[in-house]
Amino acid sequence: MAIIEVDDLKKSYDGRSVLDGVTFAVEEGEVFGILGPNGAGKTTTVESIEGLRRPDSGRISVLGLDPHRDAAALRPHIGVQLQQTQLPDNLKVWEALDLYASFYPEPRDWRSLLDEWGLARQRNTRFGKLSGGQKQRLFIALALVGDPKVAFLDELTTGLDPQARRDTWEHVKRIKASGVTTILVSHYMDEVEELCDRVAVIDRGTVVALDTPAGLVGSAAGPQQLRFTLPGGTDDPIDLVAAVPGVTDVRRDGDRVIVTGTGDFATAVTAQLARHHVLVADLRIDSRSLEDAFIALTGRPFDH
Ligand SMILES: Nc1ncnc2c1ncn2[C@@H]1O[C@H](COP(=O)(O)OP(=O)(O)OP(=O)(O)O)[C@@H](O)[C@H]1O
Repeated sequence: MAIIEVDDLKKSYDGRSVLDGVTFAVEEGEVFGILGPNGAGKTTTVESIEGLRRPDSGRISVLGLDPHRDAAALRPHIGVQLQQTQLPDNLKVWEALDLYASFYPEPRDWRSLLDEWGLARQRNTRFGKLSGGQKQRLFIALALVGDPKVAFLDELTTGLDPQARRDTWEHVKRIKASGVTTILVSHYMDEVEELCDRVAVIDRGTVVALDTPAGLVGSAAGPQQLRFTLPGGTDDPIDLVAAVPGVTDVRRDGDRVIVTGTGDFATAVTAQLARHHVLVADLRIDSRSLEDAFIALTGRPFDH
């Protein structure tokens, strides 16, 4: 069931169009990614859904409510991740959670959120003394303290080191497990690939693709190659491999075999070889990424 419906949003600033007919629907319980380069219109889109900006035209429904007309009715059901500058440095972690809990009619017990988000030991630490990763986890905990049905996370891991990013991702997976529908705005391909069920790719104010991360990569990235080495004495597997669905070409170059195909052919090829007890070595798959998909969709690199 769609919990958010966005239909034909348009918005211009000073006569310059930044949203030009954005349309998508978010299903209950999914982590829905909004991916796009800087300035693509991501924040304008989500802040319109949150009721913070008013589009020039188009229709938005969140839990069956209009974010502007029904703002008061909607507010208890949505949680929005704050931006870095929005908490005073001297506020303690527990005070921030207690304060935000007081804004909601039926908040969660913030003490359990401290444990869940790995902040129990920072309970009495002032905001200004937290590490980047701890601040980010606090922002997410604050977005969840009202026990929302929908959470909005915007540029979740900007500025974090690789380990803190991975830690934050692991925590975000728990939000999904708890059933909260999550909108995740990002310009990091790896982040949406790791966390999102589906992704809307926004470029220059329009949705240029909407699919699962694997679907986006598979449909836009073209054929892939699988390569392996045949140990001496192995029977020639070319006919065996060529018969696998999705395989479009098999070439042999000495003891190297190069298989080209589309869709999930690589898994099927390895299964076929295993079934026929053909042992291969040095198996490699050219990995395509969302980055390749973006180039295929728009004709230009992601950060331009
Ligand atoms: N209040 C505003 N007044 C004028 N122009 C704006 C305003 N807000 C956004 N813009 C412009 O609209 C375009 C889209 O901005 P938006 O913040 O929605 O993009 P974004 O995809 O979230 O980008 P980023 O990843 O850089 O935050 C940008 O060119 C931006 O400069």
